[in-house]
Amino acid sequence: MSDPVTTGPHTTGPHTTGPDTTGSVMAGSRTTDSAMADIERDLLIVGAGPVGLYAAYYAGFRGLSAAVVDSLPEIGGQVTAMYPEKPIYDVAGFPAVKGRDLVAGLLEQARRFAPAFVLGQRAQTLEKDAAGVFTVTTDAGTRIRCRAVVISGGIGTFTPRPLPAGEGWLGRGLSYFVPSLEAHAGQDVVVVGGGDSACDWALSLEPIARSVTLVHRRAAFRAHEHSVARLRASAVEMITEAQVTAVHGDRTVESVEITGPGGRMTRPAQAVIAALGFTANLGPIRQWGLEVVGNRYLAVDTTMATSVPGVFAAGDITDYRGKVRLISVGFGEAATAVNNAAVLINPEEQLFPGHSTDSVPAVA
Ligand SMILES: Cc1cc2nc3c(=O)[nH]c(=O)nc-3n(C[C@H](O)[C@H](O)[C@H](O)COP(=O)(O)OP(=O)(O)OC[C@H]3O[C@@H](n4cnc5c(N)ncnc54)[C@H](O)[C@@H]3O)c2cc1C
Repeated sequence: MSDPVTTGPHTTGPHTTGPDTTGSVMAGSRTTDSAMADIERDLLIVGAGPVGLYAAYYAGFRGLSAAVVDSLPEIGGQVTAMYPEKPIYDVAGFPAVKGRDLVAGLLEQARRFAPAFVLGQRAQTLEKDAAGVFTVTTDAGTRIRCRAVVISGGIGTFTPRPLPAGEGWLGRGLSYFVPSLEAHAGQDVVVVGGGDSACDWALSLEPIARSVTLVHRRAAFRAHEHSVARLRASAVEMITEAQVTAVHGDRTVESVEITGPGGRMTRPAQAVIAALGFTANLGPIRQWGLEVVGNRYLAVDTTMATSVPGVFAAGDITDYRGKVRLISVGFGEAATAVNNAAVLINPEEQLFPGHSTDSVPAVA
């Protein structure tokens, strides 16, 4: 089988929007033939959340080739899925950084070393052969061979809660994310949900879209009060105690039917954003023979090694005495995990990587 990553950009499939990951991305379609392929890298990073993205940079800095797999079609983990528009105040060096901008910066930093991204595919099984080489196979059949693995799987595999009336419309106007606000310029957008993401997206799209309608099945919102107050003062049409009961269109979405206490109504829509939340669980990683803590976390030592030699972990997924689940902590763990993986892969290497100020970026 050919290596789809090294033979050039693979941008087919539905998941190529958002931050520019072309040139190093294998598209996350579960149905294209290109998904059935072998990839060989020094290091596989499971999870493209902030910690996995930083691990990808760090792998490159250590001279390791890396692949990053994520079950979501977009990079950024919890930040992209739950709070892309929120300012984050506790990432070192940034007095305030919007979630979306942090993810874009992490990608830019990692891309200097051209990691291969395998998006929209869940890492399903882990095997180790007699020579110590790992093979991780995804649910789409992609096999990734590597010398070490860093699991930065956060709170586990995210599955977006589906919009029942939206079945069959995903990728044809219906989405679970807003990877690019500008893509909705001039559109009629219907956002469904009552949490922070739904409200943040409605607010962010309001100045860009032609119209924004927010549909929520309850009267009260779960979102931050300040966001709800801003929504009420905005041009966003808020339809509460109502549900999207049908999606209409030919090839792509053209309108939605909304049913509430006042009966049925129709709104034009070229985009429907279902922000109904996500379910998350450790999923298949639980079967990888690693020591699991409390059914949710992976036990690691001070080198970020799990109980299986060659498999490291970093970020929200790790557990040890005193663990704090924050992005800044995960960044440090990623550096520790990758430096230790570098020594495991090549015992001649030093654990200390040297200072980045002394290095020259590999790829412009
Ligand atoms: C609303 C909210 C606000 C927050 N605010 C802050 C804040 O202000 N400051 C702060 O430091 N932290 C904050 N956090 C926490 C922060 O987002 C997390 O600590 C951080 O996202 C952890 O990063 P991670 O990369 O370890 O995991 P995640 O961001 O969870 O990413 C893990 C990725 O792994 C993928 N994955 C899991 N299993 C598999 C598999 N088997 N195959 C393929 N992919 C897989 C998932 O799809 C996911 O994309 C906040 C969290 C939330 C929900």
